[in-house]
Amino acid sequence: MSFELDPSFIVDMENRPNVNVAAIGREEVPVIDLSGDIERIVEEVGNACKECGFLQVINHGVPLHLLEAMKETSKEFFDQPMDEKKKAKRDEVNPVGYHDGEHTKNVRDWKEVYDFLIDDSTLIPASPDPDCQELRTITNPWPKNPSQFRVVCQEYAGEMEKLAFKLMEIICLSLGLPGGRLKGYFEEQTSFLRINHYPPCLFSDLTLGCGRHKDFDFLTVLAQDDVGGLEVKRNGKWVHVKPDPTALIINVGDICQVWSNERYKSVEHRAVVNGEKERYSFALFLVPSHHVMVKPLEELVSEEDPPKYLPYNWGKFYATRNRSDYKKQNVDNIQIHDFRVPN
Ligand SMILES: O=C(O)CCC(=O)C(=O)O
Ligand SMILES: [Fe+2]
Repeated sequence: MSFELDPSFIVDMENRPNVNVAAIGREEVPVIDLSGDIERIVEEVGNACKECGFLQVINHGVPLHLLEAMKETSKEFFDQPMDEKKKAKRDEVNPVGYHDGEHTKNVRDWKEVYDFLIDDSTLIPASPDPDCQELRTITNPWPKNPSQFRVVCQEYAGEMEKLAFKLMEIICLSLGLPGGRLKGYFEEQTSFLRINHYPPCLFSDLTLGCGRHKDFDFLTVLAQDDVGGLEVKRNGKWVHVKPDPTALIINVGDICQVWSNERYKSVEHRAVVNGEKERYSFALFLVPSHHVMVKPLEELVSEEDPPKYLPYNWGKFYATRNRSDYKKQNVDNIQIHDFRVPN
């Protein structure tokens, strides 16, 4: 066994996990009860999106036994030999499936993932080239083992999707829009679910399971197991989100930031690894149809508050991102900042 760390995993000094990060619970990332009076819920969700970009929801309607089943089947999948996992692997053509070489900000993450699309076959642009009109269909490379993997994943994803759309409605209401304002953009959604597996790491002070980043979606619904590791940037500090088995974590993504013309902003977060324990988390990324041009919503711009972003094509953005996830590159990945109108 080797006790050396591949240098591609080493995070630069200023971004290393700080062992003294404050463990915080309910006070810092607001917890919102999704049962009860809708006006209260809308107000609380709106405030949390505005002030924190992150929130936790309880009484969310996703049966807890499904979460347990997801953990079990995921563990069975990732515990298999690499050869077996690679049979369901992502490649240059197919951006979903098993993958263990992800880089965030050009540093390799200490994790392996399995990504699957919510809609089993999904249309995306064939190339990131803006002049190419060609589309292609991507499908999930489901592994044969464990045998119940696909069924469990799809049942779980179905529940998560329902919750994500419900939250989208609440967010619309909180912005003074009709609840269904955005639904049409998701008719051919490219949403996907990511199973994150973070093995224990002897060098947990030098590496990150998932480097600091903002999510590029509209919103994310994240479930984490009881190990803990998620950290959210608040007022310039990294704060630890204490695992709560009854809560799901929601965060605003970049597309929500653009649509809302920055009324709500996506917030940086990361995952630290544990020296002894492996950790699982499950993230649903809610993203629109490939052809949607993302830009500040007309209702939310005015002469005093002009659009802060130029329109961008979601599918092309996604295709560009996927291309650059593969290897360490010396350039920054495409980001919404590239479309920001200067102040
Ligand atoms: O595992 C976590 O807690 C965070 C994962 C995450 O941020 C992501 O997959 O985008
Ligand atoms: Fe994330």
